[in-house]
Amino acid sequence: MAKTDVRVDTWDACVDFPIFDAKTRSLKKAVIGAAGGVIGANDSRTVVVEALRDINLHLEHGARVGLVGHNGAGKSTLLRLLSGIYEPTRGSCRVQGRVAPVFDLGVGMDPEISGYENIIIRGMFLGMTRKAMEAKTAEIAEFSELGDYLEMPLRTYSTGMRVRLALGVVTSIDPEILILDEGIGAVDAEFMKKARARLQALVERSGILVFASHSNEFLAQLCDRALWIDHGQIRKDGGIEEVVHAYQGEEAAAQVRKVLAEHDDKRPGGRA
Ligand SMILES: Nc1ncnc2c1ncn2[C@@H]1O[C@H](COP(=O)(O)OP(=O)(O)OP(=O)(O)O)[C@@H](O)[C@H]1O
Repeated sequence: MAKTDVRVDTWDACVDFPIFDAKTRSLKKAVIGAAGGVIGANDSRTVVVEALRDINLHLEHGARVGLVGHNGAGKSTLLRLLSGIYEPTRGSCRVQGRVAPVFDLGVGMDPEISGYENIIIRGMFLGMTRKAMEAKTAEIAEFSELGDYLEMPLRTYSTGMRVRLALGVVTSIDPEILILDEGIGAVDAEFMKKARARLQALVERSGILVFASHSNEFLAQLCDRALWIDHGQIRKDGGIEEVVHAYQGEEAAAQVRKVLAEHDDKRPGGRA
């Protein structure tokens, strides 16, 4: 697909979750808590969680968008909507381009087959062809430093070894639209240092990135724009520093500025 054709659009998109085993009688009308989406009831008196409400989002090739917001704000639901896992209950959502959803590093891995075979399968799960993955196998093997273990079934790996393999695969793909949930940040620090450079390169060759995280440092490294999601709605859309400032205040914004400045220094033509 041509770069200009890769895009994501939503028009007044809403996602409701009906909860059939909850009682409406004990609910106050449209409850808003500190965490979670708005809880209400629909016309047939079924309890519904309004996870997303009236989302209007228009992203083009080159967009690097971070999602911030409280627990249960709707960030993961938005990522799932953009990945085609959820349909909007009302409104619409159109995604043009090959989507690579990375919610859980381990998803799509089979414990009974070897590391090598898992590289191919997981890559195909993320939209790559078998041939493209075969061409990347040697490089992924080198990055993961798993040596002969790659011939062994995945069930013989420790958790950290699985993460190495999964990160190797995820960072080797060429997605048009990359949807990242924050789980990816939770790996051992030493290995993550090495993985971050690959993650940054992955983001740079992706057409569009949407990344949900509670780590401002990580967000500032990968994104230049942010959306503050609050009880299912977009409360603010703007530069990452501006949005983090509105959401968490000056101290958090200062941390973002610091990361952005360090990042600038490392770019070709940067100050360092
Ligand atoms: N499968 C589901 N069934 C019912 N309610 C759901 C489901 N998934 C999410 N929700 C509700 O939708 C709302 C948004 O949840 P979501 O997981 O999108 O939040 P989040 O911003 O990703 O939160 P966190 O930062 O805690 O991961 C919450 O109120 C949650 O309870």
